Amino acid sequence: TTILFIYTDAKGFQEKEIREKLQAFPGGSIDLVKQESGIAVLTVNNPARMNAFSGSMMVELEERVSQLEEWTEGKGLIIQGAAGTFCSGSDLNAVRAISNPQVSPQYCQRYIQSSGQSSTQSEIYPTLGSVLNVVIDISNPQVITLPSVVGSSRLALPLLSVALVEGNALGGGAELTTACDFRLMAPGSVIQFVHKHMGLVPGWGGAARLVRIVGGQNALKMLGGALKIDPEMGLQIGLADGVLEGSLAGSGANALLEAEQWLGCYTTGPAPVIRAIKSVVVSGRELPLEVALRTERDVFGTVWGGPANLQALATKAKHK
Ligand SMILES: CC[C@@H](C(=O)O)C(=O)SCCNC(=O)CCNC(=O)[C@H](O)C(C)(C)COP(=O)(O)OP(=O)(O)OC[C@H]1O[C@@H](n2cnc3c(N)ncnc32)[C@H](O)[C@@H]1OP(=O)(O)O
Repeated sequence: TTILFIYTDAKGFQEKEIREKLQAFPGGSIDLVKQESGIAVLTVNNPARMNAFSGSMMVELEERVSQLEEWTEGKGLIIQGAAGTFCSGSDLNAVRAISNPQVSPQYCQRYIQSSGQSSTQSEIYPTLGSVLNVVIDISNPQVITLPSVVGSSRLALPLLSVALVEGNALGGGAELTTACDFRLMAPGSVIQFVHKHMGLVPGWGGAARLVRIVGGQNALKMLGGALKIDPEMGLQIGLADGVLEGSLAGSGANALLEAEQWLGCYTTGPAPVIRAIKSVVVSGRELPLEVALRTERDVFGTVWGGPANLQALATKAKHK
């Protein structure tokens, strides 16, 4: 299965073992609603902790992404946080527990054994980071399965994805926003890579993706200054793709409606075509040119002569 592939592929970790370790830190949920419109909504739901990621939520995230991979009618994905705020990163209670072997000796001991790390506390924290990295990076909401004609390499979900940022996106939450194609910010919202204040750097792939989104100079400033990026600054540096209208924002339902309308501009049309668009853009961005060109030709072959193509030819369309 996909899950098995993910966990066994990553540093030899076994699925069951990793799941057990993460499940030792429960709380919250990751909720998925697939809609008839072809747009799914994924909600990071742990409001008592400002939607921080517990261990069990990591496991659920992977499961939801697998469900999205199998959703062939899907075109778009909105990732939001519950109760008007996005995500405050890792659950600090779990991080503290793992950073202190006295609190959770059994967990740490088993973890250290399986990861081959030594047992000093300073090595345990980054080791946790690498477990989270395995889950987030490989389950990242951009994970796509290219059409089988191209092979089975997984790059990103074949959905156009948006992070709907209300309230705060901090630490790992800021990293999560970079795993989406687009970011929409509500008035008053903040994206902040607080890693420096935690004595850290991003470890979930957030730095590498941030550089691609805003460029090296801006990424250095954001990480070096742990800058609070508001919607205006977000637009200026290209981190935000849009700012929600003040009149609609503030109520979760309205913000979501607005995000759906925004995303609908790009997902209107037949699913195979929208998914092909995502595939050619991601392969162009992520793969070496020669491979990307081959991929594009193959993806083209999946829509050429397809229903949407034939219908367009039959209607003698004018594009003005
Ligand atoms: C950077 C590394 C990265 C990783 O890779 O691991 C991480 O993500 S580490 C986590 C980084 N995030 C933080 O440090 C967030 C710290 N929290 C805050 O700054 C504030 O709580 C807030 C998010 C700005 C909200 O402030 P406010 O509106 O004033 O609410 P409260 O502070 O009262 O929070 C309510 C409640 O939520 C708990 N909370 C918030 N964030 C977390 C978290 N990341 N993990 C666990 N719990 C969290 C907070 O402690 C409050 O709980 P109670 O005190 O029990 O009410």
